[in-house]
Amino acid sequence: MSLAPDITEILARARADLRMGVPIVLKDGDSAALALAAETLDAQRLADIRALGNGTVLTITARRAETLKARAYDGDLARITLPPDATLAWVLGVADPADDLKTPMKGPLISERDGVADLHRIALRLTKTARLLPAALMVPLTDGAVFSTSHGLTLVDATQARPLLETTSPLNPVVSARLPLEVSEAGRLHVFRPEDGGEEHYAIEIGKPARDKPVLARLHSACFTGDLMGSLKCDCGPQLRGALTQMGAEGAGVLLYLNQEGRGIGLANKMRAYSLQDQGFDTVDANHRLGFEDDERDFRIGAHILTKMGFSDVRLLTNNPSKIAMMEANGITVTDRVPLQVGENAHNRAYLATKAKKSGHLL
Ligand SMILES: Nc1nc2c(ncn2[C@@H]2O[C@H](COP(=O)(O)OP(=O)(O)OP(=O)(O)O)[C@@H](O)[C@H]2O)c(=O)[nH]1
Ligand SMILES: [Zn+2]
Repeated sequence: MSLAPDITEILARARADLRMGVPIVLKDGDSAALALAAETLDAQRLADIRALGNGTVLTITARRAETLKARAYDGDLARITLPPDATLAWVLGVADPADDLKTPMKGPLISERDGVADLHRIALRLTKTARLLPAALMVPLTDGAVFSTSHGLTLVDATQARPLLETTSPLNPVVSARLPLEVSEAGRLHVFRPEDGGEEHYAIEIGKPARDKPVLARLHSACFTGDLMGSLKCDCGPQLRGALTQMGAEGAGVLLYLNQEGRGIGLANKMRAYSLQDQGFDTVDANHRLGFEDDERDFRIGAHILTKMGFSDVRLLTNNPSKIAMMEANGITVTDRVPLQVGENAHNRAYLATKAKKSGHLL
């Protein structure tokens, strides 16, 4: 019997450590590295890292590197040499685009060419899934296992971690209960919990939709600002209420409320993107400057929940063709696309136009 955490549990710990500013150790065979999230680094830990010796790099995504005019020799990421006099402000300035326009010259930034970036890739994946800025300070270690034990740090084995970081965590139903709604008294809320310790997702079932016929369905991604605060910067609130109203009128439907705030980058990063939008960048460029792809959501989650609930065919309320493609690729047949065009206003007109132009949204 072993009470030790398995790799899924170790990864959940590693994300929590990174969010708290605690270093983690990554190892792959004989190579190992200490990793810290740039966003949660403090001056003391930076000084401690310096004392460990040479070879420290700041790993950023190729998207962020492009903005900074740094070479991404590793394709999807760049390993930037930490200059000997680099301060905490320098690290944060490379990681966070907030002051890019005020201090455009951070360089010259020197990217590492030699060596492999496998551990760096895992570190970036962990910062992203911890909903932090995708940037990690990394120090090579000679013996990762010994170092992690002597400092009491979480040790992640890359070979075990990699397959988990590429797949969607299994989700399990936790509870469901009756929830009368304004749009229909026959509402029911189901809670699904992923096994990887990530955020829970919800399904609102309206009426008793037949499992052997296409169900009117919506995959709605969380938008705290639009869904709850009535933000005019997007169309999420009206889409959420419009979808529920349509399901209420038909007497049946299922709305998945997926906790993938900000197209999967988290609320803090979405607000960083909003600040960049106030500086003149559009929604896609803002994500790229932060180091993210346009859309970091995992729509496989939605397909898995529908399957768990017994649905295989949907009439999908969406304007986003990639949602349809992801459903089809994951075992859900989209028999119809039901357009959902509501809530355009003077503040979100440009945002909706960008989504149509750059992300292929249907008008
Ligand atoms: N990163 C980022 N996320 C945003 C921004 N504006 C809105 N969002 C998020 O975008 C998501 C919108 O979700 P959805 O409405 O489900 O998706 P969609 O891709 O627009 O597709 P449909 O609405 O189905 O047509 C939510 O998670 C919002 O929080 C933004 O400017 N930047
Ligand atoms: Zn929104």
